[in-house]
Amino acid sequence: MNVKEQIENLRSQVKYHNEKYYDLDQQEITDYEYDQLSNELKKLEAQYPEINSSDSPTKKVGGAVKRELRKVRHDVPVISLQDAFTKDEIYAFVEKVKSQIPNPKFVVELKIDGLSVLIRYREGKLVEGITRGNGEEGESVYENLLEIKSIPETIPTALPYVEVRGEVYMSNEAFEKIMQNQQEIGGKTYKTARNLAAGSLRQLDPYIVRERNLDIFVFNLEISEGREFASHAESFEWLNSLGFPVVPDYEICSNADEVWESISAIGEKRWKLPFGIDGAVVKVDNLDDRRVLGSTSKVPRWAIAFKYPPEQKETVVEDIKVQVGRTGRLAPLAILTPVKLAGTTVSKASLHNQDYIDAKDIRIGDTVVIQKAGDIIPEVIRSVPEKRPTNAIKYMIPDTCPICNSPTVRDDNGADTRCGGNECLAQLIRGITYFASKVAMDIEGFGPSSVDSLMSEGYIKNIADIYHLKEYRDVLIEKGIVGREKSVDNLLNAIDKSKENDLDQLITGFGIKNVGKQTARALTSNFADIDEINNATYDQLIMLPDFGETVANSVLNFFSLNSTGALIDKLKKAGVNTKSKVSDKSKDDRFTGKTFVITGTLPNLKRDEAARLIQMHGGKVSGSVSKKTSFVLAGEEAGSKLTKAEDLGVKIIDEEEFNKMVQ
Ligand SMILES: NC(=O)c1ccc[n+]([C@@H]2O[C@H](COP(=O)([O-])OP(=O)(O)OC[C@H]3O[C@@H](n4cnc5c(N)ncnc54)[C@H](O)[C@@H]3O)[C@@H](O)[C@H]2O)c1
Ligand SMILES: [Zn+2]
Repeated sequence: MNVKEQIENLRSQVKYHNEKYYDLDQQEITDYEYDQLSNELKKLEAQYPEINSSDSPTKKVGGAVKRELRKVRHDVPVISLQDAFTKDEIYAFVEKVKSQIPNPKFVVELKIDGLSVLIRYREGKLVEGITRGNGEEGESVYENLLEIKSIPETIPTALPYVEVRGEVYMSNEAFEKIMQNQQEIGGKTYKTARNLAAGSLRQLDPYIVRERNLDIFVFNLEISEGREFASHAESFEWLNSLGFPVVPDYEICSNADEVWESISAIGEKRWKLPFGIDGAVVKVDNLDDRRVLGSTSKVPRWAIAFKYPPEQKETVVEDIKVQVGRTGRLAPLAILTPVKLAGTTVSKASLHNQDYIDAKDIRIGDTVVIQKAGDIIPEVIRSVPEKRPTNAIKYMIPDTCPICNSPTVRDDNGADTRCGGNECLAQLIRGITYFASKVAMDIEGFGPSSVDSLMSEGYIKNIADIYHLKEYRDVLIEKGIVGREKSVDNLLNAIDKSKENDLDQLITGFGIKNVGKQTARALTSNFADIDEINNATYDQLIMLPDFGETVANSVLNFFSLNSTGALIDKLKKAGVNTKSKVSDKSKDDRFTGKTFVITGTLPNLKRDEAARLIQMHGGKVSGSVSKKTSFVLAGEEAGSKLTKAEDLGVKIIDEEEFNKMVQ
């Protein structure tokens, strides 16, 4: 590869990972690996300035702006920070500042690993909140910020306009809780708290934000109209007095040694903090000094971010086990000699699939280097072949299912291996246990062991059979399969009670691929009953909060199966509720046969609230305007849909008129 190709290759890699990180909140590589790529690129670009770099990702900040959220221009471009990875670079930074500023003071702060937001206050009232976006233009996350308890909605100040910048993050505890829950319900999982925090903040549904316990640390006063501050530290005190949670434990230093000491101390306590940091930030304290130093187009010259190397440890792969998941996926898991890593003891790491194991040449008995991806989830970085014992064993995912012995098959489009048996007992047991679990139908006393024995005795083969168990009451008591009379009756009562559950519990219980509780709720708040969901089109599904192409197709797939139709019939016959209680508060069908298109930002109602109201009254919500559209409910910045409605002569209403219609 020549240099030009090398540079182009790096650029496309960095672009790829930027998109994963900033736009999709699903990073694939660690920040450390990313930084290495991006630094290699920066170095080459500096070395070969003749290779045009105007389109390089190194010249840009952040990501794209999501289409669904309202765009807002920043008051001043929101820039990033220069990076340092070594002590020398920190000393060089301090020296450079000193060469221009006599006796500078520095503030060393935690670099919170979250998502940058700018928050605007007019006359002391919170009026807008914006993500960094591409630096020029961000996305409004105002409604979502209102759901973060520690952000004051009013501040006691007479200043007409105040803008602060902070980092929205999720605590380790909240992250772990949510991930555990997501895993149980088969929902989307995230590698790091940062990814989840970013994903949550950019949700269209503030209800989700409320549930996710986001928090914020404010780290800069951007604008304070009518009041000047001498130093950063002084502005922090003021922000504190207004009720903002300011980045904790910042230190003021006067020379490079003190700065380095402070950075090292943060490095020491890093893993004991209840939230993630991805470095330390050194900033010049005096605000006049900052003005003297100025900024480049991408970073200020008065600040630098120190990035800690990820902690890595060596350990031994004692064994590799494979688990069969609810969807039949065979997941290889490395059993490791326990080691303490980045704050927790690690004894297992997912090996994902056969390709991963082969690419890293990981064998049973190998010494491996592990680290935490984005500092949370342990992963095997590489094996250490020099330390490989002669009896190390190459691992192959079995070609028959360890549970049902059916041949395993490789997914057509990916690296995963699945059990090919459609009656895999393991899958069925998991599926039914999941159906009965708390997140789904919440049938008390129906754990894996009862499910297991009832299945092996042939009393249940699928979900619907659960509701016929009572026909076998006496036999069950006699055989003692689920315990004595009392346990049997308790279980049968619990099963009976579950018939009244709301529809989202039932949908969750189906264990549809990519459909967790959240998604099930989105379905049941937008459709009146299971038949409506069954008949929903791709266009209707893709409109729902949290729905992407994958999820929409999963739902369509599931409901297109003949077995699903049969299952639903059986459940209905057994008296299981298949109507949505959320949307059944509906009361009337005044919008039956009417199709609405919602566009732009409504003054009060949120889009999905409006959608819910329409559906509650029997109407349909569609994503695009056509002659069949009955009403276009338009708010501010309505754009092309409004124009199209005007062209087609479709009736356009505003929120006020809409409110009258639903009163
Ligand atoms: N893993 C990946 O695939 C991937 C991809 C893209 C970016 N990244 C990560 O993102 C970094 C680049 O992101 P960036 O452009 O946001 O810059 P940055 O993370 O290097 O620094 C700027 C950001 O730090 C945040 N910050 C937190 N606490 C702060 C404090 N006390 N003071 C000032 N700022 C504070 C602010 O949000 C600010 O926007 C990379 O170095 C990499 O680690 C990772
Ligand atoms: Zn199987």
